[in-house]
Amino acid sequence: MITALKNIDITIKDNVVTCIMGPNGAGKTTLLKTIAKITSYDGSIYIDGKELREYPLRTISKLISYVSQIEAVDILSLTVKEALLTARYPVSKAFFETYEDLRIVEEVSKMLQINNLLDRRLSELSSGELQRVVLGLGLVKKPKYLLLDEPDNHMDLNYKARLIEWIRDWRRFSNILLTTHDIMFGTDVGEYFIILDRGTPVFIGDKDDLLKHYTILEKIYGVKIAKISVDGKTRLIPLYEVIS
Ligand SMILES: Nc1ncnc2c1ncn2[C@@H]1O[C@H](COP(=O)(O)OP(=O)(O)OP(=O)(O)O)[C@@H](O)[C@H]1O
Repeated sequence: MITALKNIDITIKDNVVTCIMGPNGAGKTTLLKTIAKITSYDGSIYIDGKELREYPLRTISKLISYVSQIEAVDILSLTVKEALLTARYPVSKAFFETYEDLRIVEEVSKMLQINNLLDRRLSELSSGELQRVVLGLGLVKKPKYLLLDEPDNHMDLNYKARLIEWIRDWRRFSNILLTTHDIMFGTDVGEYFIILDRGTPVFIGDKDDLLKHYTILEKIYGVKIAKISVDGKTRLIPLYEVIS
């Protein structure tokens, strides 16, 4: 058995966007998959006061959405509308789709600007379009916990900026945990941070604290990072210069 994570003791705060960052192979995806009960684990994970192992998968699929583009591959032949309705199954009140299911699919697809793509097959979409659909698959359940694995993948600049606004809005109904490789995006949207390096947290704390200790990021990525102030807001910008 491979141990992808070790010495992790984390409490995720309610109604706060938690951002997990760290180099390739650091364990970000493993952490999200473990919380979503996809990956087995030693130790304990408590969700709403109950150990994760005690929850039936059916309850977990109502409570948690794990969103990752890779997980969408097996449904590529469905249309966008079919895929979104299928993603509602765990929380739908009936065997056939209800008015409520259709209403939520419409609401989510309008917000993500995929309402013009509803009759297209997933296999025919551009990567950025598919990424917005994949976010929709997680959102239509309106889960209490929304786990977003690299939600900014394939997003152009405009959609990345929108995604930050959308995530802030989704916080109204979901507790959000996300991973990203973009430290500018991450430090903009995130409010609480878990920085992983080789399976172990090297930083856990809020934004102000991370901005103070941003050299931790330089150290784990081995790349120079600039800390600048724009319009009174502190930003971290990777300079893509390897620190030797
Ligand atoms: N199913 C698996 N079986 C064995 N090892 C795995 C499995 N999934 C991940 N790993 C290993 O666990 C470690 C953490 O992987 P993980 O996918 O969580 O990293 P990550 O931080 O999400 O990386 P990336 O930024 O590259 O997506 C890696 O060394 C990886 O090779």
